[in-house]
Amino acid sequence: METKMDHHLAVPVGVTLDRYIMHNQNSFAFATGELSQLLRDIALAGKIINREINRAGLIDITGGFGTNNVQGEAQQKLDVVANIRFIRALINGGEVCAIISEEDDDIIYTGNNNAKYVVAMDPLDGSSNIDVNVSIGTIFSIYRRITPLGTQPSLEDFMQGGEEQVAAGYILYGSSTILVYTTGNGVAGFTYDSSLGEFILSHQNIKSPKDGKIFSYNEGNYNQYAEPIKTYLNHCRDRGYSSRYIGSLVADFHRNLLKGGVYLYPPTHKDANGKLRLLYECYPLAMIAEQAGAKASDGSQRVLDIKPDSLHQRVPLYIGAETMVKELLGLLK
Ligand SMILES: O=P(O)(O)OC[C@H]1O[C@](O)(COP(=O)(O)O)[C@@H](O)[C@@H]1O
Ligand SMILES: [Mg+2]
Ligand SMILES: [Mg+2]
Repeated sequence: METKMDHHLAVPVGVTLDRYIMHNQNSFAFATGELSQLLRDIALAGKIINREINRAGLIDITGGFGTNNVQGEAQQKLDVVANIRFIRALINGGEVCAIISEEDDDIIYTGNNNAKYVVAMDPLDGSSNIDVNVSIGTIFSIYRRITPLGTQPSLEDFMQGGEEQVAAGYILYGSSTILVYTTGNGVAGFTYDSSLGEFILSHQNIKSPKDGKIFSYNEGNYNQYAEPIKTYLNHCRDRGYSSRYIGSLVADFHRNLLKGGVYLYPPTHKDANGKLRLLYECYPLAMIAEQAGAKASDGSQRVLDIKPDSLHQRVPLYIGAETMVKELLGLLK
């Protein structure tokens, strides 16, 4: 009997994202196409942002915007441009009734009150790398709303918890641009071919190696870490593992997902709960990690089990190859 995964794997590499979405929509008996359309809208916004990033230095969208976001971080011009582009694409697409973004304090109501979905997003991840040509990304998380269709969506639509995500993904703007996502049936990656203007299936059914030899963290914070974290990092060093840290979560996560590695952002003196945001950084990457056979924890529980309590809450993040995360958690116990 053909399983949903078999159905996925029936799509040959080289197929466009559009065709892949259509093919997989058919594996959902009650699919009505809205989620498919929403994924297309996100891909479109990704193409636009990719273009802006590639020519940022030519069209004066480098440097600071002169404002701070709700996290108290200085917003880069590209943070703001990416935010506007994504919001516009989601509003025009018509499938989303509300959005939360790293760059906006409160819920953004799209006016599409008959739309079924809400989106949490980090329009540009890796802001410290924006103007220096280092890989950056976009992260997104999608929920089916729980408030009635036709009404104003509300906070509860975003407080459903990581297990309720219907889809999650990221776009990595690196040496090539790749969109990676899951709808709960495995993880696939699509490389952008700008000459065709298409995302093309390049990574089918991504599986993380069970173990790895790469560890990623900000060395500058080492002295602030709890002893068990230091012990784990010393183990990695003693074993001669490779220390790799780009400083863009999406880029560090993607490398470790494909090659086998662990990314850590533990609590620090400055950020007692770590730096990364639960709703639009940790939940979506945790869903992808688990779908690819890797693990994601805040040190005491699965990231996907964490009960959300605010839009921009931060949590510690330990994510990557199963064996490495398990060893780390063993030390933290
Ligand atoms: O500079 P630090 O403290 O190492 O933090 C880097 C981390 O912060 C982030 O830049 C936070 O994300 P944003 O850039 O979207 O704010 C991650 O991408 C990255 O892993
Ligand atoms: Mg980020
Ligand atoms: Mg960001």
